[in-house]
Amino acid sequence: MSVTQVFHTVTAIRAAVTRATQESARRQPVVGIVPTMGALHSGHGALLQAARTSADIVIASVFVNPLQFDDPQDYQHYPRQFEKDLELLTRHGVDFVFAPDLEQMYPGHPEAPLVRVSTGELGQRWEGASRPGHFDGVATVVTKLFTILHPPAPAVCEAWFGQKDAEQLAIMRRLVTDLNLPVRIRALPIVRDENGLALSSRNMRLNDQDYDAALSIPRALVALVERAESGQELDLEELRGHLRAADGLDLDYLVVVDPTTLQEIEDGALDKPALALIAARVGPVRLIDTMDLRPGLSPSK
Ligand SMILES: Nc1ncnc2c1ncn2[C@@H]1O[C@H](COP(=O)(O)OP(=O)(O)OP(=O)(O)O)[C@@H](O)[C@H]1O
Ligand SMILES: CC(C)(CO)[C@@H](O)C(=O)[O-]
Ligand code: BAL
Repeated sequence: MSVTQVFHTVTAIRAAVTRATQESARRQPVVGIVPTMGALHSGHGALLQAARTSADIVIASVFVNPLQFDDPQDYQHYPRQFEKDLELLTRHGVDFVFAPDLEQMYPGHPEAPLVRVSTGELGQRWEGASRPGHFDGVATVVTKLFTILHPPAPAVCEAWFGQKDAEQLAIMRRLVTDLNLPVRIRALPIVRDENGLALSSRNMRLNDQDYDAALSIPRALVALVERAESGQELDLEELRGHLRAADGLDLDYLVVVDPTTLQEIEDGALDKPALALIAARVGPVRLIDTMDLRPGLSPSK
């Protein structure tokens, strides 16, 4: 397939996926799904490229999901640039783009669908504590996307997520396990800019001053990685103090957690998988980032 086709309705994308898998020359075609909220950058590009290499049919979704925003301002100002996104999706050889409106995703109840997926205590840690309902909103929309985009057997389905959203990734793994969703979760490392800042759609809302302040985020994580590598004390409290004193940055959390349970790991207990997670408000946006402190021990990609 070579032309990128765009679908706005559930009926049309389902028909296209069914047709494409039935017409595939492969006995068991692989369908690769890349869920996004649009405003695409090279981080999304890496996911699309990996999906293109691995799958026979690649589907990207573009949908800014109101259910995962606890802050109406954040939802309202979330960058939206569908025409530009379509250029990147086409360049990456995506077969189908699913870009539903609110009524397609949440028919009859666009603001508040009654039945949702609960992510329990896993969804209430760190990002989940600061953005109440966020991970239930993510799990609900992703479950719906998997249901809508899943190909008929014998085709198989995999979905690609970035490690930048480390808690989201852990929750996606639990989601498919706990609900027996027939989707393989695949993950890719964070794509960063030349100064180390993790690419994020919200970065386009940073001015020059905000951008400089935001660089303290990856720098703090690099300091932790260096301390972990050299066997030093992590001394998170010292780093937190440094970040709290930094101009233009409002630290929410800096913690070291188990990548599967997201439970905090005691300072210095680095004999098992360990991820540093950080979130901070910079200018008009909230940014998150993460680095692996025990790369050899982390869950498989
Ligand atoms: N820098 C990055 N490197 C790798 N994957 C990324 C990166 N940024 C986002 N992703 C992944 O892309 C997918 C879609 O994310 P999303 O559309 O929310 O973009 P985003 O840049 O994370 O935006 P924001 O954080 O501002 O919401 C997610 O799986 C996310 O983890
Ligand atoms: C997975 C996702 C597309 C669900 O809206 C979103 O949380 C994101 O972009 O990471
Ligand atoms: N990638 C995370 C989506 C969000 O911040 O809502």
